[in-house]
Amino acid sequence: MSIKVAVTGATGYAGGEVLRLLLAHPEVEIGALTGASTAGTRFGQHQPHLLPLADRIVAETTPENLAGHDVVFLALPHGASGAVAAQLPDDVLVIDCGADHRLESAADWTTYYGSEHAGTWPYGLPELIVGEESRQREVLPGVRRIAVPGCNVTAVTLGLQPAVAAGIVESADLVAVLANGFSGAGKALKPHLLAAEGLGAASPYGVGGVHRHIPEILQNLRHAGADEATISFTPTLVPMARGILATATARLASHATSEVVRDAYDAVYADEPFVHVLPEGQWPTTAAAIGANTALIGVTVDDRAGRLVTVTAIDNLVKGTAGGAIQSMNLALGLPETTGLTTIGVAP
Ligand SMILES: NC(=O)C1=CN([C@@H]2O[C@H](COP(=O)(O)OP(=O)(O)OC[C@H]3O[C@@H](n4cnc5c(N)ncnc54)[C@H](OP(=O)(O)O)[C@@H]3O)[C@@H](O)[C@H]2O)C=CC1
Ligand SMILES: CC(=O)N[C@@H](CCC(=O)OP(=O)(O)O)C(=O)O
Repeated sequence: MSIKVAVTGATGYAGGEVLRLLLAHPEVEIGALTGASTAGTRFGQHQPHLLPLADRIVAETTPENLAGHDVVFLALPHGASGAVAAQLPDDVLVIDCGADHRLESAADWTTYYGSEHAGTWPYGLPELIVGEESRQREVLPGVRRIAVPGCNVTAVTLGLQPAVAAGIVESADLVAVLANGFSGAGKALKPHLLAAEGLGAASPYGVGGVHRHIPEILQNLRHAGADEATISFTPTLVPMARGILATATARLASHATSEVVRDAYDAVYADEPFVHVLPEGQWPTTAAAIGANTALIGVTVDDRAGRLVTVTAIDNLVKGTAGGAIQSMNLALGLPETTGLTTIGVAP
């Protein structure tokens, strides 16, 4: 099989990572690479690590340039995907790495993004619990539109959903604090991402219930079985290029011993190819997840505080974006879910 794939936003971080992984995918032929301000320039100037594509020319993001492909990845800024997707035929698989089509509630979209909602697409988190015995992967075969989750959302959802689904935590009392690498903010120049500002600092952002990933996390946890979930969510920019370390805690229900907790996590993730629950007392690091399509999860019970503690490490650009996107692409196209994806990281 040869699947012809176009990547929009190919000069950005998410688009570049989609391409890095697609270059190792045995069923894929890489077609158009499109951008905006860089259109007409040599691709190797922008993504020098993607050597096999270095002599390509970046095309403009137009329906004509995206025609003739089986799959189109959208790795565009928020708000740009809806208009591009609307110009693509229904039978093309369109995979949006951005936020435009993730939320089911138009009201949530307007509250957190402040613009008009582009619509809701099938959600690209195969491991998401969507009912007692079901996972989101069962929804994806044959779909032609996929909304890839936010990277922080992937980490927090995977860390909390087994406990929420098993009813062993109070989902109205969830707290998540994250350490986030710089690449999560994209390539475009922003003053707080200057080396002089960020290299020696850990800087919180989106504090106080305003971060746009909050409604998406709550949407997922509702699918996993939470009645009334609320979460206090605080990301922190730290000086690393890639990676997210998400520490999520929740008040334990009275019957939840550490054995009950561990059984719940093992039951949900034992057969997952890309989610790995570490043994008791072992904790993940971002370094162990970098380059791999894995979520590494540590879990324990803090008896004194009466709280479940989970720590999840992912590479924001792999399991948090491009790897998750390709995992969902495989499912949509009827390929083995793990095709072209690795669980082998690049630490240190
Ligand atoms: N970085 C990350 O860890 C993650 C990113 N995402 C999502 O992926 C998307 C892309 O993010 P990221 O790669 O970080 O951003 P970047 O700023 O690194 O890249 C943006 C890309 O979009 C292109 N672009 C900008 N405006 C337009 C437009 N109007 N039409 C067509 N192309 C345009 C740029 O082209 P040019 O260079 O030619 O101007 C560039 O290729 C965002 O929606 C982001 O939220 C999702 C999860 C994680
Ligand atoms: C460091 C940093 O700024 N990270 C971003 C990650 C956003 C992201 O990648 O997700 P979206 O696709 O929803 O934009 C943030 O926390 O907002």
